[in-house]
Amino acid sequence: MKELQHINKYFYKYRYKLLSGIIITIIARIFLLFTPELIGEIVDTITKKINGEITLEVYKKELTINLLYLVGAAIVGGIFTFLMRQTLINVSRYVEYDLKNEVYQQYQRLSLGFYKSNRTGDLMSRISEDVGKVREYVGPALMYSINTLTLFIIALFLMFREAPMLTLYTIIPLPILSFFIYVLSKKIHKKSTIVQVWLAKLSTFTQESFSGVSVIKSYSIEDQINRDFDILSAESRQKNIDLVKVQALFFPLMIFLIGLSNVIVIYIGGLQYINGEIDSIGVIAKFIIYVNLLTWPVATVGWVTSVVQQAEASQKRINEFLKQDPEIKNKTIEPSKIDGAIEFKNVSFIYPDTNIQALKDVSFTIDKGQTLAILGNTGSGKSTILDLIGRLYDINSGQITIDGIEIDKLNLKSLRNSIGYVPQDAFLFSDSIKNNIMFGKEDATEEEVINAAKNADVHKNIKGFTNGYNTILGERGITLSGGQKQRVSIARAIIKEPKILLFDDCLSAVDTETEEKILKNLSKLIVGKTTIIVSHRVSSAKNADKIIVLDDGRIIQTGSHESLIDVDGYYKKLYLNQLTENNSNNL
Ligand SMILES: Nc1ncnc2c1ncn2[C@@H]1O[C@H](COP(=O)(O)OP(=O)(O)OP(=O)(O)O)[C@@H](O)[C@H]1O
Repeated sequence: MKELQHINKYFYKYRYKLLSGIIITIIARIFLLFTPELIGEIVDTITKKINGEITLEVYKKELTINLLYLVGAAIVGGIFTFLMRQTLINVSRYVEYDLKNEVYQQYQRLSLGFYKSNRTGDLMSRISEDVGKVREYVGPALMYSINTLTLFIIALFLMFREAPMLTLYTIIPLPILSFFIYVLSKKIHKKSTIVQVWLAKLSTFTQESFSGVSVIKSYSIEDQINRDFDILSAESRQKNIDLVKVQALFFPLMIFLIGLSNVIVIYIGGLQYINGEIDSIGVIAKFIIYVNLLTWPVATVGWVTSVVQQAEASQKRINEFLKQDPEIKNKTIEPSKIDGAIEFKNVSFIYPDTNIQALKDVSFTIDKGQTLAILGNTGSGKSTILDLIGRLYDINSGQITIDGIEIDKLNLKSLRNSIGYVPQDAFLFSDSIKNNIMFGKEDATEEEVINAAKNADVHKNIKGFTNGYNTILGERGITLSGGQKQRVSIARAIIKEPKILLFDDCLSAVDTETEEKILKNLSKLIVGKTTIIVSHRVSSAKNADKIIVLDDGRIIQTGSHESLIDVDGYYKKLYLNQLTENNSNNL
C-alpha cells in the first residue's frame, strides 16, 4: 500500500463526496438487510396460518403489510444503491481524470532524453491501463469494501442474535470462498496481462501495416503480412482461451459454495428446529437469504485484495515516472531577455542513450542578427548544434552562451520562446493548416497567418485546396508533399517572430527554384534575427555571414562563401559539385 499513498491527496480532495458515498452505501445495505427479516416474518405468518394459529383475516393483513414493506425496502434500497454508484464510482472517475492529467503534465515536463529511453507504448500504457487499474482501487474496490463491511457487521449481528450456533456453521464456507476467489483473481489478472501484451503486439503490428501500406503494396508482400498477422492473432486467440478457462471457474465455484452454505443452513437449521433450539421455520428461510446476501460481498474480499495488489503495482509504475526529475532543469524563475548573440566555447557532447560523441571541441560565435550556415556530411553533428541551442540536451564539457550568459542560467521558457525552430522532419498535427501555423503564435491574426505562409512560399498551395487554410492535415485529412510540409513548418516558425531562427535542413525537399524564392523572402524577414541554417546545399549557405563545415563532430572549415571557395576543402568541392549538377540540370 506504500505506493498507493500517492492517491491519498485525491481522497482528501474529494473527501465530502467520498463521505456522502460511504453514508449512502451504508444506508443502501441496511435497506437490503430488511429482506431476510421480512421473508422470515412472511414464512412464519404462512406457518401460523397452516397450523391454524391465526385467522384468514389476520393472515391476509400481516401478509399484505409485510409484502408492502418488502417492496418499499427494495425500492428505497434500490434508490440508495443507485446513489452509491453515482457517488463512489463518480469519485473514482474524478481521481482517474486528475491522475491522468498529473501523469500527462509530468510527461510534458520531462526532457527529450526521457522519451528516448522509454518506449511510446510504455508511456501510453501508464497513462491509460495503469491509471485505469488505480481507478478500480479508488472506486469499485472501495465501494465493495464498504459494502461488505456494512453487510457483514449488521448481518452477523442479526444472525447471531437469532441463532448463534447456526450462524457459525453457516459462515464456515465463506472464508474458503474468499480465499479461492483471491487465488482465482490473481490467476485471472496474470492471464489478462498476457492477453493485454498480445493485444498490444497485434495493434502495433496492425498500425504499422496501415502506416506502411504503400511500402507493403509496392513490394507486393501482402501475403507475407497476412501470414505474420495470422500467427500473431492465433497466439493472441490462444492467450484469450487460456484466460477464459480460468474465468469460467469463477461462477461455478461461487455457486458451489453458496449451495454448500444453503445445505448447511437447511440441514443444521432443520435439526435445530426439530430439537427446538430455534423457534420457527422462518429463521431457516431468513438464514438462506442471509447466506445468499453475504456470498457476493465475501467473494469480493478476494477480488478486492487482488485489485488492490494490481493497483499497487500500477501505481508503482506511475510513481516511477512521477518521481523523475527533468534532466534539463530551469534554474531561474525570472524571465530572461534574449537578444541572440550565440557563442560555443570548446563544446563537446555525448548522447547519453547511445554514447555517441556527436560534437568534439566545437567553438564558434554568431553575433546578434547574423546568419550562420552549417554544412557537413550526414551524421557530422549539425542537428546536434541546434538541439543544444534549444537546450534539448545539456552539454558535457565546454560552454554555450547567449548574450554572454551561460545557456543553463537563462530561463528555459524565455530561451525556448525566443527560438523559432524548423526541424528536419517537419511534424504537423492532425489539425487545420491554419492551426498548424498558429501553433507558433496562438493569438496570430488571419493576416499574419497568410503573410507567414506567403513568406514560406506555401500560400498558393494552400489556396489551391478546397478548404484553403481550414484544410485538415494528417490521417483523416490530406497528406502534404514533403516540400509543402517543410514550408508550413517554416511558416510556423517565422510567424513567431523569434530572436533566433533555426532551420534544420528544411529546404531539402523543395526544388532549387522554390528554395531561391524562400531564401529571398527569408532574407527580408531575418533582418535583426540570429539565424542558423543547416544544409547540404551551398545555395542555402552562400549568403550567410559565416559558414562552418563539420566533419565527425569537429569544425573543419570556417569562413564566408567567398573565402571558402578560394581554398581547397570540403566546401569548395561541394560548391563545384553542385555547380556542375546545376549546369547539367539546366542543359
Ligand atoms: N537523439 C539522439 N540520440 C542518440 N544519438 C544521436 C541522436 N541524434 C543524433 N545522434 C547521433 O549523433 C551523431 C550526430 O547526429 P546529427 O543528427 O547531429 O547529425 P547531422 O549532421 O545533423 O546529420 P544529418 O545531416 O544526417 O541530419 C550521429 O552519429 C547520430 O547517430
